[in-house]
Amino acid sequence: MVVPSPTSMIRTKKTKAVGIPTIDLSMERSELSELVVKACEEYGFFKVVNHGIPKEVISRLENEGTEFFSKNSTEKLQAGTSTPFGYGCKNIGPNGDKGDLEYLLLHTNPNSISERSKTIAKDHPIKFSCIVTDYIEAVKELACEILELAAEGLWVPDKSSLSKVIKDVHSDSVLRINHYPPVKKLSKDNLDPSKFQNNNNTIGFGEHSDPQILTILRSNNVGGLQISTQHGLWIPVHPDPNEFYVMVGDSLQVLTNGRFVSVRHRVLTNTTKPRMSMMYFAAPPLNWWISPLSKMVTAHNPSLYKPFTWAQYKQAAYALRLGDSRLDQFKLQKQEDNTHYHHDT
Ligand SMILES: C=C1C[C@]23C[C@@]1(O)CC[C@H]2[C@@]12CC[C@H](O)[C@@](C)(C(=O)O1)[C@H]2[C@@H]3C(=O)O
Ligand SMILES: O=C(O)CCC(=O)C(=O)O
Ligand SMILES: [Fe+2]
Repeated sequence: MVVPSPTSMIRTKKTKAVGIPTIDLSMERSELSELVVKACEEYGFFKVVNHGIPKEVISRLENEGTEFFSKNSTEKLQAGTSTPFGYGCKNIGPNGDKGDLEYLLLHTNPNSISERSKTIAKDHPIKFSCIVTDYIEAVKELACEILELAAEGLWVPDKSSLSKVIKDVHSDSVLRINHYPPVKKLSKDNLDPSKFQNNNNTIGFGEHSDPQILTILRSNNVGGLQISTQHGLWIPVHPDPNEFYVMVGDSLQVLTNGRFVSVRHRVLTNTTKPRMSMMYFAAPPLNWWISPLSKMVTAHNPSLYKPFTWAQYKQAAYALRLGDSRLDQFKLQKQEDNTHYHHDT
């Protein structure tokens, strides 16, 4: 059932209640698929409960994150600076975006994980590699389940048409662990108001949408994440360490021909407690073409986007700033004959 979570329920000026949907994965399948579609259309964001991922799989990765981020900067830099994979601090991407955070960015390819583990967790690389791989396998399965429900809810004939993309061995999915140390309020020693949001919080991670298909996010019990509604209202997301949040990425917006919306989101820092979040960004292989599924394209509903490969989209993303609308350059003009731009599924 989709229910607005009470903690995130807020009211707009016209007193209309808006709340983030919560989807209980133990519910009956046909109902579930409708709810997934509704949440992806309305918010591009929802919470899942009863996901079946064992607590230990989550807590082991959280412990590794805590251990890593508690090291001194010299030790952390030995993990390899982010290019884009490795350890990063304050800098996000290659074009000057800054945030009050540090992070580890890992490709999900098993060989890449085991190589990186040697520098990230020098004294226990095999254990670290197993913990990361177990977490990735678990969240990948959750992402596949959600994509299959979405395909069913959209009446796409092949219900694995979305999930098979991220199951591919060459999938370009990535895992990110973000750590936001607490940032003190404006004071005599800290007088740069441009860094602050409402004089209280700094920007941990600036406004953006995720370029991939789907993001599975989990955080500790420190808030800060906010999502933007389609009406431009920022909604705070209540942290829940036992559950996961799902975000529609730009690629899924294209695959559904704009029926699902990629959610814009940002993170504000906390003034007293550190936030740690883990994101699995489910992506296709680099050479995979992204264009609307054929079911989503009709004469009355022609394709809105030019086809592109995931490699081309990534290249476009990395050429832009974090907050830029990357999909704009792939939009088709209304008068272009675009009914035949779709996948044969
Ligand atoms: C500024 C940037 C960082 C980013 C690549 C980009 O050029 C634009 C998209 C950013 C983003 C957002 C979601 C993920 O955190 C991320 C890993 C991704 O795939 O796209 C980051 C990129 C990054 O930090 O390298
Ligand atoms: O840290 C978070 O909660 C969200 C971070 C995020 O949006 C990202 O890494 O793309
Ligand atoms: Fe994001």
